[in-house]
Amino acid sequence: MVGAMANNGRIRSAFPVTNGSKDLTPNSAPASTTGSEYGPVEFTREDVETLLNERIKYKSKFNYKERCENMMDYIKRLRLCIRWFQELELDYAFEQEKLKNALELNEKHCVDMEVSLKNKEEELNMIIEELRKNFESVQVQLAREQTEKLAANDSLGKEKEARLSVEKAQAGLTEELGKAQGDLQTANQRIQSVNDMYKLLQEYNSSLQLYNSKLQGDLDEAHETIKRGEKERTAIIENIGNLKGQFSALQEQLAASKASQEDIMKQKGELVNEIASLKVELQQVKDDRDRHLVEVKTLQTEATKYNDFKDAITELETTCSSQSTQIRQLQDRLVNSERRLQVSDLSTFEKMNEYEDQKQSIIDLKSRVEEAELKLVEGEKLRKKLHNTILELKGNIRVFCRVRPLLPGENNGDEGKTISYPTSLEALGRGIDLMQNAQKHAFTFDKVFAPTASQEDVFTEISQLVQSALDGYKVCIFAYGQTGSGKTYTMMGRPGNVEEKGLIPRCLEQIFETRQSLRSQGWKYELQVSMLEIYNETIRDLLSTNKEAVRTDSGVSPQKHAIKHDASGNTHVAELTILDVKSSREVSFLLDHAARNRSVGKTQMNEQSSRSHFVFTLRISGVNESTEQQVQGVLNLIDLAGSERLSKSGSTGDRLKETQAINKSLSSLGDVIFALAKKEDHVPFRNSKLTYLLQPCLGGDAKTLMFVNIAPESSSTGESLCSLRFAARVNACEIGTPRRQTNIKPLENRLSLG
Ligand SMILES: Nc1ncnc2c1ncn2[C@@H]1O[C@H](COP(=O)(O)OP(=O)(O)OP(=O)(O)O)[C@@H](O)[C@H]1O
Repeated sequence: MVGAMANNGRIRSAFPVTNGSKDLTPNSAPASTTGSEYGPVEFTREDVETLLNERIKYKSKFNYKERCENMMDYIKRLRLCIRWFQELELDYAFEQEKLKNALELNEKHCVDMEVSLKNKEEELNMIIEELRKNFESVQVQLAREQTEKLAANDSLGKEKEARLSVEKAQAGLTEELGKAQGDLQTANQRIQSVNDMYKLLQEYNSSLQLYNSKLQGDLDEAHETIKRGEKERTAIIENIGNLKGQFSALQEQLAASKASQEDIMKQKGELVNEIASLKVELQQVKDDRDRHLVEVKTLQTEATKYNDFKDAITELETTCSSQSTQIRQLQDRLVNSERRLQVSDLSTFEKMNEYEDQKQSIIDLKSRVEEAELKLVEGEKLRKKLHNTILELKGNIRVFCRVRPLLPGENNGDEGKTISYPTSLEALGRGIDLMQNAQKHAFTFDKVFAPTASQEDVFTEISQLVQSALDGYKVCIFAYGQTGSGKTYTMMGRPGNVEEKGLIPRCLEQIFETRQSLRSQGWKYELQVSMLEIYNETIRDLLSTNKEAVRTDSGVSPQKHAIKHDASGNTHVAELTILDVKSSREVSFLLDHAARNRSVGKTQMNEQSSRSHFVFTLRISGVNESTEQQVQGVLNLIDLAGSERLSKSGSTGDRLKETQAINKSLSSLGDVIFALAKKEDHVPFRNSKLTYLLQPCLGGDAKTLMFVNIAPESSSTGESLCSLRFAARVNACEIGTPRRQTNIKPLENRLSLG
């Protein structure tokens, strides 16, 4: 039956042991905290079955109250049981979820483990494979060593056998040698006895020969005696009988002597033969002896060889044992190196990965750098194009400021830095600040060149303008500034120093180079040069060969070099020398010539001060043979005279006159520019030779650039401020839009000043 729980912390179990047949309890079923008026309850299977099978008893069928109460009680218990079931189900579901999670975790863990085990297995397999290979190679090496050892043992056995046989052979040979030596001794003895006998026989022979010769003597004597006897025969005929007997006896004696002589000769022959055979025998014995000696020698050599073999065998044995030790050491080392290999393999693998990563990142970086560079180049191109477009639209005169470095002997005194360059983004490379009386004057130009800027740097910035002249524009570049501020240096450069050559020679080099490269596109250019100076409001032809006419003021009528502009904006200077030029070398020569003819003088501010405005004009006439297009460009490069005030120049007399003329023309230049800027009806071009000459350039058809040159020393601050103010006003001017001068038909008079 249903019973209240005695202990709330007890773990509740559905259908506990009471279930009888099966235990359906989950191991960790949570404790039930379900409570009712009956308190926390738990049911057994029997409880539930009993509850379900319970028949509500009532005393009276019609006592509805009691029936109702019993029913209510029954329903309550049923509800309790249902809630208990629901809770149990929830517990089971929670438990199931937990188990599921644990299972998933375990499965994941198992998969991870499996992967890592697989990796480990692969690694181990690789290691095993490598070890196997190493083991095989070691085994092969071992087998080789063993084969070598066996071969060495074999050869050792063979050597031993050979040694034994050699020893035997040596013993036999020693025996034979003994015998041969005995034979040799007997043979020597025999030789000795034969030699003795030979000597005896020789002696005998010689005695026989003596005897023979004696007999011959006797015979001769007998013949003598016979002769004498013959002679005496007649005398002794009577004694013949006696003598005949004597004679026959002597005859017999003679025959016997002859016979004995023949015997002796025979004996001698036999002895000679015997000696010869003995000699042969002796020779044989000698040969035998030599042979034996040779054999003995070979045996001795073999014995030495055998001794060598013995050494070699001992050496081989030593090598074998050392090789065995080496094999053992090698095996140990192999094991060690395998271990080290494993470690280094691991680190190599890591390093390789790292290296690959780094390589990849380098490649990425490189491509990014390349991209950035490309973008930079494109950006720069775009910037320049936009810059040109803006300038063309605005039609302004461009102004570049250049500050020269302090010259040797110059110093800025105690006043400190008078010139500085702002570093803000918008003014960087374009701004210049001048301090005067503790007051800062800030200026901004199209470009500001600090003293460190080289001639090359300056030229790079204007090279596009030079290209414009080739494209058919009128280009005018002039340098403005006080005496000694670097105008001539900027335009002409330092004579004799290639590195420091100025804008004029550099422009010409570029033009000649471009002319050459444009030839392939069908362009042919003709270039003409003129150089003049305006000194005291008089034009002087610097290329004239008449030196007197150039140098003196007198004799030059104002009409001589009259300036005229035609309707197309071209300027003509009467009687001006205009020369065709074919190379930049020719132009340098002409520049030198012109420089020598220029009017220079000493002022307080410059040893070699230009007292005139120098105007270099290059007329460019181009024809394209394939398109029949024609261009006429003009490049005017002008080195103005110093702009200093009279008080500062310290001029008197002629110098004063010069300075006044210079100042007049420069202020006329200012007047013209400002009139143009204000768009006044009347622009006073005719107020000075300089402005009148440059009218087409200033009037708006040309691309005009002004350099304002500044001296950095503090004593020049006043002049610098004047120059910068003038330049700033020029920079603010709008004088029109440059026009390109092109034509399809040939022009009659293409060449003009501008
Ligand atoms: N950027 C520079 N670097 C080195 N030296 C320079 C530079 N600018 C000028 N100088 C030197 O300064 C001196 C004066 O320069 P320069 O003669 O060019 O002045 P200038 O303005 O033409 O004077 P003037 O108007 O009197 O003719 C010269 O000795 C020149 O070599």
